[in-house]
Amino acid sequence: MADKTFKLNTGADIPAFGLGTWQGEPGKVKTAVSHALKSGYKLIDAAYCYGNEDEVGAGLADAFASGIKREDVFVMTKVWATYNTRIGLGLEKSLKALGLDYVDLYLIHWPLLLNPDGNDDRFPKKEDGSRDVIHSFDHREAWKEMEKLVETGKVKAIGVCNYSKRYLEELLPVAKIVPAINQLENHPWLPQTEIVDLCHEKGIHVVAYSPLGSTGSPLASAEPVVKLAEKKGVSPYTILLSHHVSRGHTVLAKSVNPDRIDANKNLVALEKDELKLLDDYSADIVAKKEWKRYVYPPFGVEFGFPDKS
Ligand SMILES: NC(=O)C1=CN([C@@H]2O[C@H](COP(=O)(O)OP(=O)(O)OC[C@H]3O[C@@H](n4cnc5c(N)ncnc54)[C@H](OP(=O)(O)O)[C@@H]3O)[C@@H](O)[C@H]2O)C=CC1
Ligand SMILES: O=C[C@H](O)[C@@H](O)[C@@H](O)[C@H](O)C(=O)O
Repeated sequence: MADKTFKLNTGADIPAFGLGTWQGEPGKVKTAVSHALKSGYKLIDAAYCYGNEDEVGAGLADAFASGIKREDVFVMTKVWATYNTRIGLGLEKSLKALGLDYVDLYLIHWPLLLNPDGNDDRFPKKEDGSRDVIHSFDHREAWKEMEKLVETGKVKAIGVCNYSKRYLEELLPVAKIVPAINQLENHPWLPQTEIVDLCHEKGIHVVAYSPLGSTGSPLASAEPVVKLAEKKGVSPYTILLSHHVSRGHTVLAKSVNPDRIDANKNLVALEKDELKLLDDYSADIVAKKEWKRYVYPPFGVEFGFPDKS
């Protein structure tokens, strides 16, 4: 299962499973990336905003030095919101830090603009302490800049993150290139069915982030996940990750712990009735509005997610 791939709308293959690097503790990310690649991972997810692309790059370099080929690794990274009017520059900075001359996928991290001339490179703030968001910015402008990058060969494909149904419906009529993926928070407590269904309809591959519930992996104690894990003789983490791949989605799991990195890649196939068990659980959570979204930065922007409106 760890070797499984899915087809993007560009015709390229994307691995079904990858390593996340957000909140990777400084000093541990290089080893995590290198260890993951040497133990069979094929996909690394990075971002300018994470402040550790240089460590990711060092891990990649270590893996390449051991004989792993660049073309056998799928690297995706993201332009941060302070660069959404300077996307070419954002890409150059990421490529330099990663030590690469191209990425397989380049993503808009969040569809908004943080003040590019503000008081910080990543998190500019206003005097009152709130994030320095330029509210007049139209996220479709960022996509136009993304489209221009494809012909440079420095990005093999482009996509988005954190696009709600409403934002995708604004983007698609003006897009010359349909995003290859939408990377979004996705797990049994936040199924986001309305976005997932639209992505399926439009040929946009879904990449699930925070599949374990992010920091501390709280979802591993969810009742149906635990039950299914017992039934199949695997860990709840394996169920939470396998859930996405069995539905045809790519999943990203962050760990800097070598044993967990190894364990996380051992995915299992879930049968239809097993997927239904998790889907029914999610549907019940949504019906009761008991959803949990772990990643919702305090931008003060309405992104169009039903659980946040
Ligand atoms: N586009 C976007 O806006 C976003 C993208 N992402 C991407 O998705 C990736 C994954 O999401 P993330 O939010 O990091 O959270 P995850 O759901 O991957 O959970 C990570 C947490 O689970 C722990 N963990 C991992 N594996 C195990 C295991 N087998 N047993 C016990 N604990 C485990 C990790 O600790 P430890 O490291 O100590 O093992 C960490 O605390 C990110 O790293 C990032 O690359 C995430 C959020 C937003
Ligand atoms: O990718 C992970 C998340 O989106 C992360 O980049 C943001 O939550 C960021 O830390 C922020 O505070 O805005």
